[in-house]
Amino acid sequence: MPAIEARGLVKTFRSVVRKPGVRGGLRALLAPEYEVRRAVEDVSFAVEQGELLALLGPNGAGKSTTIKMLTGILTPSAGSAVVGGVVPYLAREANARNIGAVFGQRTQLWWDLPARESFRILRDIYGVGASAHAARLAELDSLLGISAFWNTRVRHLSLGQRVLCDLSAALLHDPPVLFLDEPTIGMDIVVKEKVRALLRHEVEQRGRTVLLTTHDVSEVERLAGRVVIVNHGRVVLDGTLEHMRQRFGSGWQVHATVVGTHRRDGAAGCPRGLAVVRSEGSRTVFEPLQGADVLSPHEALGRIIERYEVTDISIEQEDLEQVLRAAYLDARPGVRTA
Ligand SMILES: Nc1ncnc2c1ncn2[C@@H]1O[C@H](COP(=O)(O)OP(=O)(O)OP(=O)(O)O)[C@@H](O)[C@H]1O
Repeated sequence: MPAIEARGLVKTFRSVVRKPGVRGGLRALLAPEYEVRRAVEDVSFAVEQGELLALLGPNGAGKSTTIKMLTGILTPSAGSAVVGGVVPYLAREANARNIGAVFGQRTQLWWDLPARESFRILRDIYGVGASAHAARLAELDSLLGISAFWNTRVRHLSLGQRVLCDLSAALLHDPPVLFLDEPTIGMDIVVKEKVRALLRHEVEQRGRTVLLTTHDVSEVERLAGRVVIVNHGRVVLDGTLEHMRQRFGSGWQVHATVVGTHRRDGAAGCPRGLAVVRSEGSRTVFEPLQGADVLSPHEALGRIIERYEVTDISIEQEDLEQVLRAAYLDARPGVRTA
């Protein structure tokens, strides 16, 4: 059985439409008009035990709403979810023991207490033995360096420090499944790397299952074996990064350092069959135009060298950021399991 399973999840929100002004306010109270928004239209996927899956999608795609249904915070309007063998929104207590969750934008720690106090309270809530708790805390400290600020009141922690404490708190009761909604928000690159090392450790050494949402492309590149992309509340891709590149990418690019704007043949525009993706100073990135006659990398190199005076040229894999942008702009929903 998969550790996480979402089957045809749907979530609609009904909210009162509020028109401006006092009359609008009164009307909303006396004769409210409702607006129904489908945040999640149809989301199905499964995550195996010991797998890390990145749930990706543009702003407003329905990722957080999906995670909220999988963590039991929201009840689906239709469809169902099973996490660690239980239905999260029905068996809340069993679910709480099974999962850890971090919502980067919010904290589960007590605002006016030092983080370490929150850890003690959570230890008592979950009934974790004192020595197991101390060992787990020591391990988290060795990976995240949290002892440097765990005696500071949570309200005085920086955003990055606070999320590190939240991450530790989510792992203290040793849950088999971890949900992370934008966990590296506000973290610098050194701290982000610590979090990635922790997640690799949790998945590879502890067999924990991790479902992660992020807008950080390097995180996806370094961590995720598999991704699910949602757009307009539907799954548009379920597969590996390679599948994502095949589906939404153009494959390869040529990175060239062009001397001046000098063109050897005096012709205007890009060499035939190529388009300029971006140009920063003398560095220009080309990609093949899609169509009947797609150039081979070798032909592309030849045409660029023929046209421009170049000091450096290489074939590179397309930026993942660009592939993701293409995926997010893709307006044709429908399940495509790669
Ligand atoms: N409680 C709510 N009431 C009404 N609409 C909501 C509610 N929660 C979310 N929505 C709407 O549902 C849609 C999906 O929101 P959600 O937060 O799931 O997106 P997301 O993919 O997590 O986006 P982001 O990357 O910006 O965090 C959005 O249009 C949002 O405005």
